[in-house]
Amino acid sequence: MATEFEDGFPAEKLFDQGYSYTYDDVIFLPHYIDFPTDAVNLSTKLSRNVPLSIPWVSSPMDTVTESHMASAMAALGGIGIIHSNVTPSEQADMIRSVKSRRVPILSSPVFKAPDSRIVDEFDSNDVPFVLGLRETKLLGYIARSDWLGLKDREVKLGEIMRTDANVCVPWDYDLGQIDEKLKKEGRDFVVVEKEGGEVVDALTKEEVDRVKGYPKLGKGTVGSDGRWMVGAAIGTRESDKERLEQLVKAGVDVIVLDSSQGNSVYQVEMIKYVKRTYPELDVIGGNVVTMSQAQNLIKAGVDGLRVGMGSGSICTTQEVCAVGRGQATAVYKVSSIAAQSGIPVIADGGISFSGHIVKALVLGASTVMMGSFLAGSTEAPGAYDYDEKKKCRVKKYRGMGSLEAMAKGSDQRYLGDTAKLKIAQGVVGAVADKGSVLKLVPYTMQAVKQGFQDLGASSLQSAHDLLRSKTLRLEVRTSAAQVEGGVHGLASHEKKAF
Ligand SMILES: NC(=O)C1=CN([C@@H]2O[C@H](COP(=O)(O)OP(=O)(O)OC[C@H]3O[C@@H](n4cnc5c(N)ncnc54)[C@H](O)[C@@H]3O)[C@@H](O)[C@H]2O)C=CC1
Ligand SMILES: O=c1[nH]c(=O)c2[nH+]cn([C@@H]3O[C@H](COP(=O)(O)O)[C@@H](O)[C@H]3O)c2[nH]1
Ligand SMILES: [K+]
Repeated sequence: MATEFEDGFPAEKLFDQGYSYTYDDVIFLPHYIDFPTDAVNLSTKLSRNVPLSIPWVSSPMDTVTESHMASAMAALGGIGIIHSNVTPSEQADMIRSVKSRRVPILSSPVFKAPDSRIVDEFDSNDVPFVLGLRETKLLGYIARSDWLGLKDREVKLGEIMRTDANVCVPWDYDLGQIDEKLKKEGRDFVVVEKEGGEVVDALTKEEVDRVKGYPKLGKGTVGSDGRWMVGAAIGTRESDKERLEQLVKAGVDVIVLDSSQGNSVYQVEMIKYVKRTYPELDVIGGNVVTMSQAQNLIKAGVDGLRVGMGSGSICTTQEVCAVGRGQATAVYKVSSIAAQSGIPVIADGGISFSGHIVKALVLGASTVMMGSFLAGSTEAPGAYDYDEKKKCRVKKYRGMGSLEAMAKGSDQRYLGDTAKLKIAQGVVGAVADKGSVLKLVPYTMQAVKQGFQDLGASSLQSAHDLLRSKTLRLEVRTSAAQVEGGVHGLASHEKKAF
């Protein structure tokens, strides 16, 4: 249904007036609904050769994406990008950990050599069993109840552990298969093994039941190796070539060149190096916010672009360096040039709720990348603290350009090896507990589908067609309209989306 009236602005006109707009500045005008919400298909591409069933990417930050987050993202049909603020071998181990499981659970069981004694392993009530391992192979286990019932606790683990080969399941068992085994055999846990008998993890019934309580998982992101897909970030230094080699050996599926200003000689050369050395590997360049930055990286051979400079919740780049762009304008501008070469765009940073995701995707992005939105979840690295003032559980969340993160490892790449004066471009903070992403993401995706339905877009492609045919109309919201668009005028209220 074409627009008969001149009502609202097409994006082309709105974003060409010299203003840097962000998501909150703009609002879409509704169109025509002729399909149900569930008919909205949000499958997409992260990069040229990486298809996803949901447009969801977790940020390569050390308080956001390690193995647990990346496995959960893949299980949901999105993808996680493992950060590089660790040694190359640690980063490669995280890739291997994602590739060696089919359930979005990571439990790090306690294990000991069979000729050692159990000392204080069962002191914590959270430890239901101890595994007897020689190198990486399971020899047996002792359950907490067995241990508590022992008269002589001085014996070696090997003398008291149970040996039961049936406790093991292969690495590619999914949640349903593991659940069935636990139920059928009345077990409290199973041990997941890789080919060759190497122990991957041990999963308790309690954890499996917890994950079963979340919305049913859809189509996970599985690569041509039959394993979950996972990405990793690297920099543009000479040493990053060695890092890359280790990541490739570990099976990484896509590489993100992680920089605030990707249009540099260093990045152009790195893109060419990656494509020359590993032609099968997708490489995502960025970050960019302008059409000419994007064009340069497309010419160099990128398979995807990451958009956003200073828009992140922990970013101070625009304040410190006076460079960047409002994220709605950046996403629209970069996407319009990238679309001409068929290069998918990741809208990175500045996402606080589902409406921002709708805006990013409809303005031309193929996926959204999030840091703060995911940082307080069960799957994010780190433990929860209790915030006495806010009366809630929180997890640490920090910028990769914060002094603290630079001190942890990125400083060498951050300001150049010889730089003496360090300037932070990010802060350290905390975000509230969000629960598991296995619940957060499906509910948020449902909200995104409702937004697409209101616009009459049944897929990302149809949203982009509406955008480019100028059927999609939008307007800038004044600050009063923004207030009106939020909850207002109430003495108090509780906001709960699901
Ligand atoms: N999206 C955003 O708005 C921002 C993101 N960040 C995040 O902070 C982290 C660090 O970002 P950046 O500082 O931009 O990292 P970067 O590695 O791109 O740049 C750090 C410095 O090293 C230089 N450099 C890079 N490769 C070089 C080479 N081969 N030889 C000589 N010099 C070289 C760069 O020109 C720059 O001065 C990343 O995780 C990034 O995502 C930081 C600021 C803003
Ligand atoms: O200016 C910055 N200084 C930093 O220290 C920093 N660390 C991360 N990032 C970028 O922010 C994105 C995540 O943003 P959100 O929390 O808003 O999702 C990330 O995906 C990055 O693009 C930084 N930007
Ligand atoms: K910011």
